[in-house]
Amino acid sequence: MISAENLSKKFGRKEVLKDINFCIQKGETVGVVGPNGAGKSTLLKIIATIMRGTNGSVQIDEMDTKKDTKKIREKIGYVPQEIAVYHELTARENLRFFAKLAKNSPEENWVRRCEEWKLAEHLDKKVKHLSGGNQRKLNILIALLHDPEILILDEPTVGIDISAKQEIVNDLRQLGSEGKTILYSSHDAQELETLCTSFLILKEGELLFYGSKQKVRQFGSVAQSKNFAETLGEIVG
Ligand SMILES: Nc1ncnc2c1ncn2[C@@H]1O[C@H](COP(=O)(O)OP(=O)(O)OP(=O)(O)O)[C@@H](O)[C@H]1O
Repeated sequence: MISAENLSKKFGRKEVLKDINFCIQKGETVGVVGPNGAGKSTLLKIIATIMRGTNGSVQIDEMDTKKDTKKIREKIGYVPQEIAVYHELTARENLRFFAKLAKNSPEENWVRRCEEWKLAEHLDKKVKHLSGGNQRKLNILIALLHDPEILILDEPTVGIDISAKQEIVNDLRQLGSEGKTILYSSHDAQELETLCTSFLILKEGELLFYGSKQKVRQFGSVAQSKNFAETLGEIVG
């Protein structure tokens, strides 16, 4: 369970998260949605213990992100917006390097995952020669090396083609069906609808909505929106 209580974040005098409260249940796949600058990346970084909130708290399985940082990091895989791998090394060399840092990550486990994710045939290519989609997959597979219970992804499909996006969304759905809790920030309504079971919508640092996909659809019927993308747009305003 991931819960935020009266969470706020200021950069200098600018408040970019304002009194946020929510409670995400284990196994949910949560779409984190909002216009540019709404505070999505900031919120994800605070949950991932990369950044600290200014006031309030975030608890993960009753542990506090400020106090129990080390234990929480064992539970979390974080995929940053930027591709954070060594481009001059091969995909396999990257995975071996990060697997050593992750410690308990046997090679056969991540090789099997690479096979499932159709990356196995590219493992011996330098990252700079991989397609954008395969670089993005590698970025995610590295975050999964320590087999975290929670996966946090910040716009992981930006700038890649539609078929690579669909593959990544399908791979993440599979992880969701295995019971992982997933937080997923994106501007792509179609992939959000396919992947997510609930939504957390931010605007100018405020939490506008947190609820199930069903509740988003109900909002759509009230607002007479035609489809899911329009409904999300209506809520964000
Ligand atoms: N390190 C920082 N110092 C100062 N201001 C920051 C910092 N990081 C983010 N901000 C500001 O905080 C606000 C929220 O940024 P954030 O990156 O969380 O938004 P976002 O919803 O992820 O946007 P996008 O969809 O464009 O990625 C923005 O106004 C941004 O300029």
